[in-house]
Amino acid sequence: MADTDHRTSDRMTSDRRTTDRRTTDRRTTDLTKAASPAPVPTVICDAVDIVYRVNGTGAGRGAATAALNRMLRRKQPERAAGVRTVHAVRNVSFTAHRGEAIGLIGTNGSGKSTLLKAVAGLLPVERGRIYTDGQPSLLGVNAALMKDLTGERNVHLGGLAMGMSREEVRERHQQIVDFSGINEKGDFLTLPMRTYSSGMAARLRFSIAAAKDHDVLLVDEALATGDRSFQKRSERRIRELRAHAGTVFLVSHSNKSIRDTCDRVLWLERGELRMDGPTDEVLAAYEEFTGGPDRAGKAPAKRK
Ligand SMILES: Nc1ncnc2c1ncn2[C@@H]1O[C@H](COP(=O)(O)OP(=O)(O)OP(=O)(O)O)[C@@H](O)[C@H]1O
Repeated sequence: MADTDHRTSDRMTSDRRTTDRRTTDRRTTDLTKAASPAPVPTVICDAVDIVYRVNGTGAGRGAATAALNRMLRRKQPERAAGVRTVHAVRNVSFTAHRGEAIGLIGTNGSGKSTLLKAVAGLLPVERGRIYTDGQPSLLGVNAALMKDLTGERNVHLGGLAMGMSREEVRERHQQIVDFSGINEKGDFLTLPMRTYSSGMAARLRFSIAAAKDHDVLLVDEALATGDRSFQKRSERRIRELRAHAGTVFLVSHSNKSIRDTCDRVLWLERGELRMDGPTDEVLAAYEEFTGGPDRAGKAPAKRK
């Protein structure tokens, strides 16, 4: 398993974002002044590279020996010190605008989740810059839920963690519960979350995050976990979030979810941005690349 230094990452990222946000604010203001209907940028990725460093890969050595080895060989190349690098994102540039819903697609391991985490400020970039206007919220991370607490308690704490006031959490409690559909099959809300299926837990996380309007909402595969009626509710909510001037990023392997929700798609392959354009165009090229539409959602034009 990978072992990255999160404290360093967070600090570096927060330093970076403090500087970057100022720059974005300036750019945003300039753009707004130039022409009123001009799209307002919310996320700018400028030639971004992201590299993971995995410690403890000294062949056949235990973790303690590998750590000692790293200390002793600090000046030697990373490889010799038992550190392997994974270059997950390469030279990716794009600008997202307010009101856009952008799908992120690509085959397994192509760098989608990594890019999303970096936009959320949870991973440092190796090269390039990421500028964000407003606070990006990565669904499932910001609303970190505790499995030993009841669903009810998690709605409360998750809401606070997402930046809602106590008042707002109280007001939206029922709405969150109804949206999640957790109680449709019995009184699950008063049970600890460890008794939930992974789909139920994902639904609750999405429902808490979606109860708030976000500047930039980053959704990683959440829609794939729910049943069809939950997916429909989620898609409707994503459209509403866009209407409230936010920007939504959606990582999904379901081309149907992407087609139903997004008007623009970024296609990553081996960490590189292979295509950026209107959903239909990019999905058509991607489906040709992967050998056809996915099982979850065939392209309407191709259905008999
Ligand atoms: N914490 C980590 N440490 C080291 N390497 C990692 C880490 N997380 C991801 N990677 C590597 O980075 C690359 C991109 O992974 P990422 O999870 O971003 O891909 P993805 O497109 O989201 O994949 P999937 O569709 O399977 O979820 C992969 O080669 C993966 O092995």
